[in-house]
Amino acid sequence: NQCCWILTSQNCFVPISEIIAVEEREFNKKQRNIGRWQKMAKLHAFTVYYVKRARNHRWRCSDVTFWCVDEHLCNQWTQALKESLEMQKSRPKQLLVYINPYGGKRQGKRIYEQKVAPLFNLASISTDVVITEHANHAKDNLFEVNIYKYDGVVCVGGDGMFSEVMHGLIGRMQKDSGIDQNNPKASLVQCNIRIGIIPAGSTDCICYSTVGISDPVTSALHIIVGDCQPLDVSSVHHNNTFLKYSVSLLGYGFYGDILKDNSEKKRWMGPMRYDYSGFKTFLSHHYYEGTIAYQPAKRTHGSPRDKESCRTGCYICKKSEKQLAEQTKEHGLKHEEGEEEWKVIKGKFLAINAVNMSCACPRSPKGLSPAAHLADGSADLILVRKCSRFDFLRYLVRHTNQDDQFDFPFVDVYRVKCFQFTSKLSEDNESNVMDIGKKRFGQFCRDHPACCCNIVNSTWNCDGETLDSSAIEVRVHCQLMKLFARGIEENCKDEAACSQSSIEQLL
Ligand SMILES: CCCCCCCCCCCCC/C=C/[C@@H](O)[C@H](CO)NC(=O)CCCCCCCCCCCCCCC
Ligand SMILES: Nc1ncnc2c1ncn2[C@@H]1O[C@H](COP(=O)(O)OP(=O)(O)OP(=O)(O)O)[C@@H](O)[C@H]1O
Ligand SMILES: [Ca+2]
Repeated sequence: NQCCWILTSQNCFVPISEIIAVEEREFNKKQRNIGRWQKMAKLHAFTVYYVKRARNHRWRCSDVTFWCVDEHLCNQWTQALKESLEMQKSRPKQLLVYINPYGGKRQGKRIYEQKVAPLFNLASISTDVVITEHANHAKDNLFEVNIYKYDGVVCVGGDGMFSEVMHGLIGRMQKDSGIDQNNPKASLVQCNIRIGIIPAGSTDCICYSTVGISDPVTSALHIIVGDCQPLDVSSVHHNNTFLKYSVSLLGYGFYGDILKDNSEKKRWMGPMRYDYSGFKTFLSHHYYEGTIAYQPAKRTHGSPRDKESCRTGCYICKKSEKQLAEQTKEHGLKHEEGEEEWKVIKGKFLAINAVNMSCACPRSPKGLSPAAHLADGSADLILVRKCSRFDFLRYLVRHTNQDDQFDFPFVDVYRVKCFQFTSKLSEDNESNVMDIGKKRFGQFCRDHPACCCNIVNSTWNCDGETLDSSAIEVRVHCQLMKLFARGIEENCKDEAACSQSSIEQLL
């Protein structure tokens, strides 16, 4: 159980929950005795493989071998440790793995085979592996297979691949429970089959924001020890039609335009294509007019301007978990319609970003909203109003340093539980004031980027994919799904003490 520890060496303790595997070993050693070589009695030994913390939230597999002459004692230890591992009920035994061979730098298959599969073997995890052959292969497959025989689903790829697996799993759960995803007010059924992310993509924002690093070995170890991190998921609808789910970024304007420019034709550029499109989009400096209506998240404890970030065991997310359990007990699956007021904001925006988590990634280690929570049932809505190119650059640069990116008069941030957006163009269309001259002017301005006025719509970037509609309705579903992760750990002070590689120790 969690309270058992083994002492490895020099003040380094390993909790049972962080042991990866225990293996028997045999030694036939010769020992020097009174000047002569003598054959010694057979030595018995066992090796404990365990999690060792390295720099920047990295985890590595380390090992320590214990040996002695007493076979019975050695067996007792091995048995006791194996029994303790068996008692770790949250550990997966059988996993379904999807590998996208074309994600990121096209290294998914190699990463899985060389870095992850050997660790899963060591931990006696059995796997069914599917190498995807086309987009949506994993998603469609999750509607066909017997998902209930697995303890988790692993995706090897980027945020796009994760999104596919998430849509497959959440969609399958709703289908099996008879819930209509097209109803924006439906209370969705939680998905208890955890997803593990082996990062091999371009941005890997979900992995980075939930583990603290994009590193395949670290993620594999979090899967092996059976970590569990609940995650908020937003549903996106248009006119009572389900469009998509989002866990990281829903972005209109800047991030939508980056994606629009970022066609499949540029995939050969790998992750660099985002920087190229980002630079071009920055120069085009388009702003968009529209109306946002949102309901503030009053039940969540915390604000987007907090100095503290969401970390392992976050008490704000724990409170939300309790509230959710109480709510489910009182109302069952029935959606409890809040009476809270709607706030309405009209304006001209360079970017509208709604994030369910910080969206930290290697490009921006603190993310788009550094104090956003993984599982508090709310999203941070960031509105960047029309401003000069220079001011927008200052805003972007603050994503990469310690300065507060919300401390600008043209940036507002709200913690919300739902919101709606309508662009000025669709408002005009709806009220039938279609002016052909205006439309032509829109086209004209797009062709002349120096005139930043943009009467055409932007598109929504939903976790890296474009949405077909600009008018959307978004609702956050508290802790709808779970990951094999534990949130970002506070930095371990004893990293140096724990950094010894392999230790041989006498019982
Ligand atoms: C001067 C440097 C400023 C750097 C500012 C960096 C801010 C980066 C913030 C990244 C936030 C990522 C949010 C994650 C979104 C994912 O769901 C999604 C799917 O993977 N990724 C993208 O849409 C991919 C989004 C990729 C975004 C790349 C943005 C690059 C911006 C470059 C601007 C250059 C201006 C230079 C002017 C001289
Ligand atoms: N075999 C395949 N062939 C082509 N596309 C695939 C295949 N398998 C998965 N995909 C699609 O590739 C997209 C991108 O995958 P992934 O997220 O792994 O990589 P990425 O480089 O991070 O991409 P992006 O930055 O575009 O999200 C996913 O949306 C997924 O649907
Ligand atoms: Ca959240």
